Amino acid sequence: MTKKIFREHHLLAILSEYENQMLPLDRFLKEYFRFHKAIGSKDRKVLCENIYSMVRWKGLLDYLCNKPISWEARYQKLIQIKPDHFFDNTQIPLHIRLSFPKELFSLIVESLGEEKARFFCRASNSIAPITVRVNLLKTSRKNLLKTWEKEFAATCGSFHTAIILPKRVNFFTLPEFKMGHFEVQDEASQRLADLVAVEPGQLVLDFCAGSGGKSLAIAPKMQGKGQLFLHDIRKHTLIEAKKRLKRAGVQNAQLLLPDSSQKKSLYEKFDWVLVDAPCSGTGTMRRNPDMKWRFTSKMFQKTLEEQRLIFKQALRFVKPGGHIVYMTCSVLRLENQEQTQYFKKTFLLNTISSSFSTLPLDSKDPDGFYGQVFVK
Ligand SMILES: C[S@@+](CC[C@H](N)C(=O)[O-])C[C@H]1O[C@@H](n2cnc3c(N)ncnc32)[C@H](O)[C@@H]1O
Repeated sequence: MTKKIFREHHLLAILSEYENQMLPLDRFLKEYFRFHKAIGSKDRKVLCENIYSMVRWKGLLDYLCNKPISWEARYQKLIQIKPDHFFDNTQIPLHIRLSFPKELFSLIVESLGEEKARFFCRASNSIAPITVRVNLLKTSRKNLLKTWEKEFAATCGSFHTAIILPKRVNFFTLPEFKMGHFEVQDEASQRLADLVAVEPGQLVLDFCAGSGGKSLAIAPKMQGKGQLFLHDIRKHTLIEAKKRLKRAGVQNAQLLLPDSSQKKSLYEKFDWVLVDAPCSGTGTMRRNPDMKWRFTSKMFQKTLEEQRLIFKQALRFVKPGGHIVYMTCSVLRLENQEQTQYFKKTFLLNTISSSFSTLPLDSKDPDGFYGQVFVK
């Protein structure tokens, strides 16, 4: 079998299998490669590039393909065309030119206006920048840059812990990774975590901690003093967070499991509570293009309700005068500004300073995030 046939075979096998299961694309690919050891690192790289491209452009490809549509037909079409060439073709509905589902595109336009929505969707179909966060508990940006400047042509990002790499590197095999000197994290996500203006000695609760991305970014500010609690409804993500905290040398963190009997005793105890809420993920669709095809209005409504419920539960843990920070990786008004208004009105909270928001309008821009700090 030639390399080309080998790769095409796996490309089509992956896409057909992916379509018939529920895992997100990145996790599905990880599993697939785990079971197909014959696929080497170069093949994996080429396969991932092509698969992500196919998924990004699925909406436009489906429009251009004859029916019945198959992944093979989409692939043949993708290698014949340049998707950018269709942007100005007004014969094709705008959401199809931008390869977005109609319902989601309408929400994006409603949130950003049509002009920005066009740029945003184009940026969301590009490859995201590769950014890491330096772990100041273990090293400095200067040191890490010195190691990486020549080898990877790494440069400084505009945030003080960010380093940008011009191309993908297998980070997880690097000695600096094993020593906990950095984590892969978008620059806007690093800035967002910085909204938590914690001081050493204070108590922080990361209520939707997942595998600990925000906690890891906040921990160095605490200088090992005070306590950082990580909570989530998914226990297995907390186990992953624990490994990352250990690698990063964070010693003042502990897990708060969802069924812990300790919970009630922690009400009104925290100086800072973070609610990095589950959301549409519209701000990070460059990294997870499959999310846009899984979007449904019904699920979106459920997410909005969930965000309100989670915020209410998390608020119980904030001490009087303490802060709660609401965060999303969404660019949609309903999940961001509207929720902020709802929280202010319902729980009689004040916001401190204006909200934080980023919006990728170009491929080099950081991801789209939103954050608002409230005082109880
Ligand atoms: C956006 S992710 C968090 C990402 C994480 N903070 C990070 O920086 O890597 C949202 C998280 O909310 C969690 N979640 C969903 N419903 C929840 C609930 N009712 N209480 C606490 N966490 C919840 C999910 O399991 C998920 O890990």
